[in-house]
Amino acid sequence: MDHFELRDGSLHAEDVPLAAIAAAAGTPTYVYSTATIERHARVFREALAGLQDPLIAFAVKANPNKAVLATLAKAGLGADVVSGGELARALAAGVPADRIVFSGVGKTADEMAQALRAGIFQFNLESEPEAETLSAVAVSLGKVAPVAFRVNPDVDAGTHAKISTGGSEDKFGVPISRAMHAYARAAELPGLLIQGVAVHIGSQLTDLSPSRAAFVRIGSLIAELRAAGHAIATADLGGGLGVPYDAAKPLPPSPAVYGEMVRDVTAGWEVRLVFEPGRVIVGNAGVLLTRVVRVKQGETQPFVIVDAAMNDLLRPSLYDAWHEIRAVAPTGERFTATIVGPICESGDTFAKRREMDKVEEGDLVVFLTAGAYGATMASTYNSRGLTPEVMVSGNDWAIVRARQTVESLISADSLPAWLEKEPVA
Ligand SMILES: Cc1ncc(COP(=O)(O)O)c(C=O)c1O
Ligand SMILES: N[C@@H](CCCC[NH3+])C(=O)O
Repeated sequence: MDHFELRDGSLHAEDVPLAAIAAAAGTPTYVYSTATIERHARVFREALAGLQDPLIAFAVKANPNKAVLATLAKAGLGADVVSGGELARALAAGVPADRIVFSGVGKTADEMAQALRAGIFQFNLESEPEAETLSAVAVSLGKVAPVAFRVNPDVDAGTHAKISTGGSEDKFGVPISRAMHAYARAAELPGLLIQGVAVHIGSQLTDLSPSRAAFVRIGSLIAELRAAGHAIATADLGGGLGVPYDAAKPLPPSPAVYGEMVRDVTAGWEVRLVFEPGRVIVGNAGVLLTRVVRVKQGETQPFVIVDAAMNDLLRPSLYDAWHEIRAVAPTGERFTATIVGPICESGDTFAKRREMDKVEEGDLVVFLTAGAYGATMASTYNSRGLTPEVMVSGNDWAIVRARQTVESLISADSLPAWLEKEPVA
């Protein structure tokens, strides 16, 4: 967390005190560091040195904020999108269409048309029926869709079950046993141009051996496909590289080690490689800044109640995920407490019996490593507004998404005519 550091006793984002951001933008709020995002993009690119013109397509789902995407577009990254909404965001942020790949099992005909009109680099098809639909849409628009099949290699990624994607019980991709059949069928479809293969086995990967095993299978498949007459020019190796959340756990492999493995496995493939990193680019580039509403003593432990909740940062309740918790102005005293939000669910718990900086009512606290799958997974549950997002660059900062207030949510509701007519007595 090099760009979120203690200076003169208080945590800063780059050169800006987090306390100043809280005072101006309120809490809870997400805070992103431009320098960290740029550094991660650079480190990932450097890790791939020696590969032939790799396309690094940032997984937009990890953080779709327009300012984040624009920062990455400036750094030369493309985008991996999984919906028409993400495609629109990537284009609006200045990502060139020819650096965009479109993944996802449920692309609709409308989304396909949107992507064909934009002229994206590649559709990663996840089934044969999807190939049929895309071909029909492309023909109706007088276009040819550049495609790869996302292949499900049936490997256990060794990560949390909810974010594993490459096993035969997962909904993703075409089973590798059916791949030759899918390609043969796609080659007959007039609206498709087969250009590659794709694979993505899961997220927060902390061991590279499942990825290596998957890539080895993809290498064999490429040879088989070429032998069957398919021109394979691209191989999309997906994303998934993990980041450190819990300092007590072993460090995940670095991008450099990942790059080394990729160079080794893909030697001789003669393809343009595509990568879809999300978390590793933005995870450590963001924090969730929140304020202690009160501390209450339970039967067995103190509860620290903060003004952020599971609707703002879902990862702990959904995946039992660990986020490091720090006081913005630590006193040096420590205590063990359970940190919770105000939502009426026991699952609204960020950490149980965590040893942490001692905090009191009114203190500011941050959840670290919240730049990926944080704001993007927020909801308005319990009629809480959507948390704003702030971006810092040096000593400058800006609100890059305004708080969505409860008033705006209420005004989006409307009463049906039968309720409008009869006022409540
Ligand atoms: C198709 C695809 N690509 C890329 C990613 C990005 O993953 P990560 O943020 O773990 O790098 C995901 C999420 O797991 C995904 O589903
Ligand atoms: N939302 C997940 C990652 C999902 C990856 C998407 N394929 C997380 O926070 O860890």
